[in-house]
Amino acid sequence: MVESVRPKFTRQELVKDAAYINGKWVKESNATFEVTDPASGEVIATLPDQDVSVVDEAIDAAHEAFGSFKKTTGRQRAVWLRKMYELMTEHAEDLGKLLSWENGKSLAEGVGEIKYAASFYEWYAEEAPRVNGTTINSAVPGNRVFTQRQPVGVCGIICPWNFPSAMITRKAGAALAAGCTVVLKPDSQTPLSALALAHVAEKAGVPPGVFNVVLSHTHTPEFGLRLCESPKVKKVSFTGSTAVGKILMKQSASTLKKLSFELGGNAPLIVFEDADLDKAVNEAIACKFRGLGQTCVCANRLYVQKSIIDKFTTMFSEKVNKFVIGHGLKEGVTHGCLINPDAIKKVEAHAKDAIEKGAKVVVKGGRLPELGPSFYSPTVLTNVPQNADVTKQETFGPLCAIIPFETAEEVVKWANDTDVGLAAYLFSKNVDTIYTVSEALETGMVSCNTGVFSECAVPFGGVKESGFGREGSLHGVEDYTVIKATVIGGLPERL
Ligand SMILES: NC(=O)c1ccc[n+]([C@@H]2O[C@H](COP(=O)([O-])OP(=O)(O)OC[C@H]3O[C@@H](n4cnc5c(N)ncnc54)[C@H](O)[C@@H]3O)[C@@H](O)[C@H]2O)c1
Ligand SMILES: O=CCCC(=O)O
Repeated sequence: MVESVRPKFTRQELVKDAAYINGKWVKESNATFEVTDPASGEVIATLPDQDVSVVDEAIDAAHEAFGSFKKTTGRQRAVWLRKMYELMTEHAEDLGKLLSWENGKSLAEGVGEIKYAASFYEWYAEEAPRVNGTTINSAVPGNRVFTQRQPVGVCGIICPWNFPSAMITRKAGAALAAGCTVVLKPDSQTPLSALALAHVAEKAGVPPGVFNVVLSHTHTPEFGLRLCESPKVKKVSFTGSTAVGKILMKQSASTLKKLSFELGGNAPLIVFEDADLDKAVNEAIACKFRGLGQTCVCANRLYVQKSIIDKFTTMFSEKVNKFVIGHGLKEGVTHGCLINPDAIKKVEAHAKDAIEKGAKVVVKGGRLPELGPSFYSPTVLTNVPQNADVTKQETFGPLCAIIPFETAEEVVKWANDTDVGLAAYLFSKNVDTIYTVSEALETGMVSCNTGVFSECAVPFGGVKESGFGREGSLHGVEDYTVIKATVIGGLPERL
């Protein structure tokens, strides 16, 4: 087994052991759950496994706080958001260690995620004073029309484990900028990063009841149901699997909740023969193995034009063979472990299916029991046929399937042959190819000649069963507002 690593924190107070409701740290609970280091299995923290009644308490607190928070100016909310950005930046190393410890990703990726997460607070500090309406020329003589963007109200936020910090700030930053209050339910595998963000909100002076974190391991579905059915909650924003998104959507019907869903992906990464090959290989590595393949926008299938597939595969595999896999907090480790041993099952199933259908193994990879049950060394397969399961379903792990293609028409057809449409990537030096292929791909985001496109300025979101709504960018804040149209009638003729 990998040696356990207990990180040393400069600010130990970032590591919390309680939920955060109405500005108070709540530890009392009838039950508890353990947060473990996925690499070593060591228990990191014991947290309250709260009863569903606390969701109502948190909703009530958020509802009460909304009454005054919605009246604050955008400029005031910008001050809180900027302060949170500054605190996160100041504590990036500590927050990154905590994140890597509970999630398993390497420290470099952990600190990178904290900077990415903080950038949403900075971005929304800049958006908050500019949540403006419009004036519209009325079609009726004597009428005037203007709109305001008003905060939607209390928002329920449900987040996954793969980005324990950034998925929260991308939602909460936009919500707070608009003047909404939030009740957040993090994944029980990675709640410490969420609690650290509550600490940051507290230190930044965010008023009690505006940012609440509830904790559950056992009652997660009931927590979700409560957030969806409560008439006091006006919006639910969820990042996670398409399957859970469908449950939440059904549950939200009774209150006709406003919803934003960031769901599963199955990203194609297409390399044309005229691409800069070195660049395409490097970017494909970064894209495929970000979070060891556990990112909703990771390339799930690499389509490489036939004339260059052998060269591409050799160059790609050489880089994979240089990965240093180990405890994410250990120096020199490039890639950590998966979130839990179950996550390996789909990787193995997709690899087996592709090999049975004729794929060739280039890098065997496989489980690393000598390190621990959550470790898996990447598998690279080439000549994967288009009828393999990996082309249709998200693997969400370190399996790289390289598929040959001949023409742009063929690859676009294959790329679109899936129920989901989050991100797609293409590599080419030809501007005609970049335009026509990116226009034809059925995804919410297309990344050309770069493998990591995510940043606060990009409207992040999908089409088809990858969900709806956009996060980040100027559009992110719009999703937390409703448009109020005011009409003034009976005015005299214009002077
Ligand atoms: N589109 C995006 O931006 C994005 C980002 C990250 C992850 N994802 C997707 O998320 C999936 C992986 O994450 P996951 O396995 O944690 O997904 P998941 O849907 O199982 O869990 C996501 C969150 O929902 C909670 N949850 C589970 N069942 C619930 C229920 N019935 N009611 C309320 N909450 C419930 C979980 O505790 C967790 O906090 C992948 O499909 C990935 O593509 C998408
Ligand atoms: O996993 C989903 C989020 C990834 C990102 O924001 O780039």
